[in-house]
Amino acid sequence: MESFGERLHAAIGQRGPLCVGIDPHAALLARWGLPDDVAGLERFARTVVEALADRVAVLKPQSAFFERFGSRGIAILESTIRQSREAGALVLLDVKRGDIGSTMAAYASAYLDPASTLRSDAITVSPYLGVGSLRPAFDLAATSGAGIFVLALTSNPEGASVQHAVAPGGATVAQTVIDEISQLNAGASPLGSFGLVVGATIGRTGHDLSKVNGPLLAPGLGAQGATPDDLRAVFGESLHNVLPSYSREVLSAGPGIAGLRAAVDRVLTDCRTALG
Ligand SMILES: O=c1ccn([C@@H]2O[C@H](COP(=O)(O)O)[C@@H](O)[C@H]2O)c(=O)[nH]1
Repeated sequence: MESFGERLHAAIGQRGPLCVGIDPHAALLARWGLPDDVAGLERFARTVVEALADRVAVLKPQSAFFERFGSRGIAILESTIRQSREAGALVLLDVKRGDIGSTMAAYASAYLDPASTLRSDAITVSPYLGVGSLRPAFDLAATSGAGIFVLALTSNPEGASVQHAVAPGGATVAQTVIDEISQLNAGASPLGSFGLVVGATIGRTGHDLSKVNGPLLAPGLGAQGATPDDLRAVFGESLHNVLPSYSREVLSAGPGIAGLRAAVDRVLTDCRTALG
């Protein structure tokens, strides 16, 4: 079985270093001329999948925008995940789960078990119950060929108050997370399956990402104000492992298929240039 790191490395090689979020904001539904209801949600998600799933390396549905429509929204999330994967995109479900280990095992089963209807290639998780509490997700990911992206240095301005705080050993909370995830990827080739989320907005913080040996998801580009030119300051020598992520910047180019594809071509070109 191929690991997620191997599959992601191959997908980026074939399709380029880009993740596009599927974030059906109410404002985007309105902009696309769609109703803010389940039918609008379904049309929005179907359009993004039709336009992009055969060409971008990673699609990242934001679970919150599906959950807000209850069980019918979850049903659309299920079909969005399935259709995206069938069209060849890797699906990173942005669901930011994190809990005590025994509960984390249930979350891992919900999103990573090959038999689950929500089975994704990877998920985002929150480490603030301790990285060790995420162990059931790491274990299931390892045995099922899935990936995990752990929040480390998030793109929102509020994140630093927690993530830059100094932990008992003298390192920041974020550096502690970075170091624990680096250990999980030790020896993996060409890329580990355990990634980090590091916002493109955060600037030069002094955190050491050099030993991660896994994917570095960079949200915050476009709508949150960061540009590909900001990536070098944030990631330094680890630029080669960066997976830039855009949601609203690309989605606002819809609802036309051609417009969405043109937006992807534009940001991908910018990202390739910035990543070198
Ligand atoms: O640090 C983080 C972690 C996750 N996100 C998520 O990414 C997208 C960003 O959307 P844009 O429209 O490109 O701003 C969204 O789903 C966030 O929940 C993040 O922004 N920052």
